[in-house]
Amino acid sequence: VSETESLLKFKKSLVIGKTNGLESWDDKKNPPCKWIGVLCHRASVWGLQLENLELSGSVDIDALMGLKSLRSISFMNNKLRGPFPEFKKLSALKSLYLSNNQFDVTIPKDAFDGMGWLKKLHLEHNKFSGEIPASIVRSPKLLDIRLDGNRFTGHIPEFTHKPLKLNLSNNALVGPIPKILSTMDQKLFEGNKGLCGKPLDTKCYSPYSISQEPMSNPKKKSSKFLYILAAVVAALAAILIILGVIIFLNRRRKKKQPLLSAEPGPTSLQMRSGFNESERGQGSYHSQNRAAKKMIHTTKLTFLRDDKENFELQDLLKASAEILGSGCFGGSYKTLLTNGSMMVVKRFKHMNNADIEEFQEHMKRLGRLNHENLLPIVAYYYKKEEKLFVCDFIEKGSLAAHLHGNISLGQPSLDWPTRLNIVKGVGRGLLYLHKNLPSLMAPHGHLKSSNVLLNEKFEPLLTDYGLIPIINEEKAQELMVAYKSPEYLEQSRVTKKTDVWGLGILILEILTGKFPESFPQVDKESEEDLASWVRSIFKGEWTEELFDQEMGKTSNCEAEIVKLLRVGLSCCEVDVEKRLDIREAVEKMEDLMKEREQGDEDFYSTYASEADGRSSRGVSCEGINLS
Ligand SMILES: Nc1ncnc2c1ncn2[C@@H]1O[C@H](COP(=O)(O)OP(=O)(O)OP(=O)(O)O)[C@@H](O)[C@H]1O
Repeated sequence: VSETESLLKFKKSLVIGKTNGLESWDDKKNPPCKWIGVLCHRASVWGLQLENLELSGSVDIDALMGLKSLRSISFMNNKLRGPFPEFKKLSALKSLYLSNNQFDVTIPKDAFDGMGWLKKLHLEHNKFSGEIPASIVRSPKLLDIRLDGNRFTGHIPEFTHKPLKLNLSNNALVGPIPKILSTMDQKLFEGNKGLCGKPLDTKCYSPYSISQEPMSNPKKKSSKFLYILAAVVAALAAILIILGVIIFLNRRRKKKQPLLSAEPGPTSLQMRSGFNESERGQGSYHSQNRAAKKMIHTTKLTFLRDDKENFELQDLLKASAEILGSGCFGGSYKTLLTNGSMMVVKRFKHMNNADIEEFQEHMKRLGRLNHENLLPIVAYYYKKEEKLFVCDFIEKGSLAAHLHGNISLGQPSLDWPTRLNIVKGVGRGLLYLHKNLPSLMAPHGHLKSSNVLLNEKFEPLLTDYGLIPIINEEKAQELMVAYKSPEYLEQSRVTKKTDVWGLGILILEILTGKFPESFPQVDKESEEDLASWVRSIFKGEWTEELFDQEMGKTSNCEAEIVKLLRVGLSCCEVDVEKRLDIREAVEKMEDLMKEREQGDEDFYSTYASEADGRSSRGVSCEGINLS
């Protein structure tokens, strides 16, 4: 179906109040890029700006799905009503403006699920009712949300990230304002009688909302008080009874079970990993139990951070677990603790290069590191044959999964600005490691895309850093990334710049979408690595075949992408003397980032709704970078 056909089908579903409002939408007179309200870039429709046309009828989303480059929709100031259109089918949409219409429905909870690129959502001045859909707070990139002047009820959902712009004023919301929003302007919450807590001056008196009606009748007041008191006493009694039953059952069960066995649940970490903190292979049940009792005093988790709630090794072993993957040194498991925290436990075999004191000293050093691009180690457990590292579970998983895994799942891949931001963050994390672990030859030593995790804002977090001194030398040389560098392969040496080479390979991976470990390619005879493959194709200018198609449309960004590719290649210089050092590499990426940001401001200020939107003036490559 051509874009013209899709647009005409879409037009059919609309009732156009303003006479001749869409008269120009006629395929015989003009190509669609000349039609009113149709915004094109390179002859593809990327925006629809149909405002003030007295539109009613329905919005045919299926027809709009034929517009593959569509990123922005504005139907502001019309008369649209009826069920909320299934905009989530347009999963690449970046901005949606429905302000000043007549929608008077409840928006389904999952209305925005899967809209991973949505940045702006303006629904103000309609009559939307019901709760704010939870999928709004789940949208990772949504930074500009206007819901004011509607009839939304219930609590404000817990935002996973703080939006840059938010307006919830003049609705019927109740309850405390989530902490993450407490520093925003009061005005954005005004006109909701039931809201309380900062930034409003109304204090929250109960976990829910403050009383909305003043209680003038003292009799009514005291009976209400008695009622609450009775409810509290009844609740306390029920809790005590339940606790009693739990303690009783626990005691009975403990009598039947050896002290350190895990919960019988088939998915506990202990069952899944086969990990056992006491040596219980031999001996009678009683001697095992004695040994176990003794171990419980000595086998504690060592916590490296004060900001985390402590828990016991037992809690970890008993928690239900799911394997995340098996790396070079052992598996990593995701576990859910009873306090609700989702943790990752990574097993390390081959970690006996240091004796226990040196090991503990090194762990303390790693525990003192604190940077926004490093995933902190929360705790560790020391046992001669293997160690456990515990850290937070990072929801979005690894960069490797996003680059090489999401395509098969049909999920949108990372776009160019996100990729640039990730490599910049990785560089910053590395620079910090180099400053704070100056005695290590390769302060990271194991940089690869599965060791870069992405938080909810797609900011990178480095893991598995600073391990070389404690990994058995032979295994380190066999398995760790630093030992795959040209200087190690050719001269058996690792230097500070070895991490820069790792960064370079990561940059090339993120730009080409090629997995470094699939080099040298089996079907080719050459011994080339990813860097030499890129060099063999790159002729100093934009070369389509070199770059990851999953990055989506990159029009207008070619120059930036080529610049980053050059930085990547300079980091991969085989001659260590000519290779950039980490500071230079980070500076070059920061410069690139600054150039982008300057270009980006225009996009926001000249976007469809504010400008005529007909030209691509001010449209940074970020605005049109998806396919
Ligand atoms: N804290 C975490 N949160 C979410 N995913 C994680 C976390 N730690 C590790 N992973 C993911 O679990 C998988 C297994 O990780 P693991 O570190 O065991 O192996 P690896 O990174 O593939 O190899 P290596 O052992 O060489 O580091 C990887 O995909 C990794 O990205």
